This record gives sequence, structure tokens and C-alpha cells, in this order.
Amino acid sequence: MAKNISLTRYLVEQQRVDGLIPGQLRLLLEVVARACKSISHAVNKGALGGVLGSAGSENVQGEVQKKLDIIANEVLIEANEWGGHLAGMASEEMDGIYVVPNRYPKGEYLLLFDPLDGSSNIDVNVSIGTIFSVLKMPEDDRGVDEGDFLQPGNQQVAAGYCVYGPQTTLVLTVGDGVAMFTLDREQGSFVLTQENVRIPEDTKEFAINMSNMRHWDEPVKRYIDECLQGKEGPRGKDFNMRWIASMVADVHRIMTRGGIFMYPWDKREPHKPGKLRLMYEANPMGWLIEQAGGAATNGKQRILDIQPTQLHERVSVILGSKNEVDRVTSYHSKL
Ligand SMILES: O=P(O)(O)OC[C@H]1O[C@](O)(COP(=O)(O)O)[C@@H](O)[C@@H]1O
Ligand SMILES: [Mg+2]
Ligand SMILES: [Mg+2]
Repeated sequence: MAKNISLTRYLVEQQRVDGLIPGQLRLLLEVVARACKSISHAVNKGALGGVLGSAGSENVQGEVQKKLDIIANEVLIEANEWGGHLAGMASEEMDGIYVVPNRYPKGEYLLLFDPLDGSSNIDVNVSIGTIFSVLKMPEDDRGVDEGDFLQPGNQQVAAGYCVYGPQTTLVLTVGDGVAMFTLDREQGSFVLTQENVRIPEDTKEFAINMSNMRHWDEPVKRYIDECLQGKEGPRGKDFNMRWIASMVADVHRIMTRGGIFMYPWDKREPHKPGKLRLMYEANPMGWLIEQAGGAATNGKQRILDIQPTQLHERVSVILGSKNEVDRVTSYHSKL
């Protein structure tokens, strides 16, 4: 890998050499990266910047909003609304869609995001992140409305996340594999630090919130039970467990060394298909994982093939190392 390739150069080359991304999409991704840089600075300041703690409000899903949830949401909107590459945005933290105001030029893309993932980890100084997904406006569409956003994940034209941890790392796909960029604070730019990310097909590490065990469905119970039996059990090997409670950080670990992540449907709220959001979390992460050779399902079908019916739709999520995801998915079909 050539040295010191900035995100800008990487994207220009994707556009020029490989013809993979149109100019508008390149500019849009640069703006998203700039917004992530600004969120990263706010996260770094923490208590010194007055950004910790609750905002005293609730989002459309009834979750208490943290100050950083709102700050990150505003940073992403303000950075993206005037550039002329977007028609609209949707966010986990906004009730409805955000249509680019008439005073700005309109573009052909739609941006969806979870501005701050892992909100429960903000105040305790544990890795958090931003997750985003880019769709194209349907052809011949005159005005943007919520229906334009309801496209399955297999229609995404770009997806990524930025993890604010010991390093700030931006992970991106435009459908040609996964690349990772690390924020160089002295240069002020994201620098390519890994290309062609590949997730090992097998793993001995699972991530699930074990405190929900009594609420799980049989296939999930069976899978975890077999892992817990270790060398003496049917899997014939010992498993390790990790649960950061920031999807973005759990997925980043899986991108780096493999593993399986599950936030399955459970009996606590049986009418909801799961906890995580299809449009802002599962679709972008599902595509990134697939682009790195992994798999992502809801236990029954590929996440990317789910036709959304609501903006804030929730979904059961099983993703990561391919052979493990296939195994859990097959346990669901045997019921
Ligand atoms: O606290 P729990 O139930 O284990 O949930 C953790 C999960 O919730 C989430 O934090 C939800 O994301 P938000 O912080 O964006 O609401 C995921 O990142 C994470 O995997
Ligand atoms: Mg989230
Ligand atoms: Mg969030």
C-alpha cells in the first residue's frame, strides 16, 4: 500500500481510475467525513467541552437523548445540507425526514445516519461512533418524501462508520471492498490505514448481551449454549465473549479480527422485531460486513434484502464471521 493516502486522494482515485463513484457522491462522502472529524473533536473534549450528560429530551423511539446525540445530529445536518449533493436526510434522532431547504441546491442522494451510536457509553469514556448509509433518490421523483427512503439495503451506494475510540477510524465501502482510514490529528485528515479488509470465516468470539438470555428464542439459546460448552461440547472449542454495548465498536472488532455479533429479537418487547434500527444500523453495517466477506441476517433472511416499511423500523441482527452467521441462521430454519 502506498504511503500517506488521504481519504480525499482515495476517493478521487475511486472516481477517476475505477469510475466507481460519481463526483457528487465523492463530495458527499468528504462532507460526512468532515462532520465525523468535528464530532470526534467534541467527543475528545468531553467534560471540558460541556458535551457529556443528558439533554433532557426523548427521541421518537422513547429513548432519552444525550447532549452528544443532539450535537452529532446537528453537526451532520449542518455539514451536509448546503453542499448540493443531497435531497434529504433521515436520522435515528429525528422523528421524520429532513428535506434540504429550498434555499440550497438539491442533489440526487439521500443520507441516513445514527449520529451517535453507543449513547450509554458517552459518559463513561468508552468507544462510540457514527454510522451512515447513502441511497439514491428514485428516478423521476419530483419531491422527496419518506417513501423515497424505504429502499432495501442492497440499494445502498455507500455505507460507513466512524469509531471514536483511542483512535478515530473511518471505515467505508462504496461496493468495492472495505477500506479503513485513521484520523491524523496533526494533518487534520483521514489517512488510509487498511485496504481490502477481510473478516475470517470462522471465529471463537461472540458478542451478545447475556443479561437477556432468559428472553431469547430457542435458536439463539442453542447457539450460545453450544459455545458455552466449549471444548467438551458439540463445537469442540472454547469461545470468548465481548460486549461493548456500542454496535459500532463491536462491529469494528469483528472487522479487525472476526467474531459474531447478535442483537436478536427477544421476548421483552415481542411485538418489536428487535432493538437495532434497520436503516441506520443494520443496513450500513450489514453491507460493510458482507463487503469484507462476512454475512448479516435477521435469522431468517439476508438483512440487505429486507424491504423496509417504516423509517425507524427495527430488526433482529446476526452478523460477522460467515460460518458462524450461517450456523445461527440455519438453527432458525430448523425450528
Ligand atoms: O444496552 P444494550 O441493550 O446491550 O444495547 C446495546 C446496543 O444498543 C445500541 O447502543 C443502540 O444504539 P444507540 O446508542 O444509537 O441507541 C447499540 O449500539 C448497542 O449494540
Ligand atoms: Mg445506535
Ligand atoms: Mg444513536
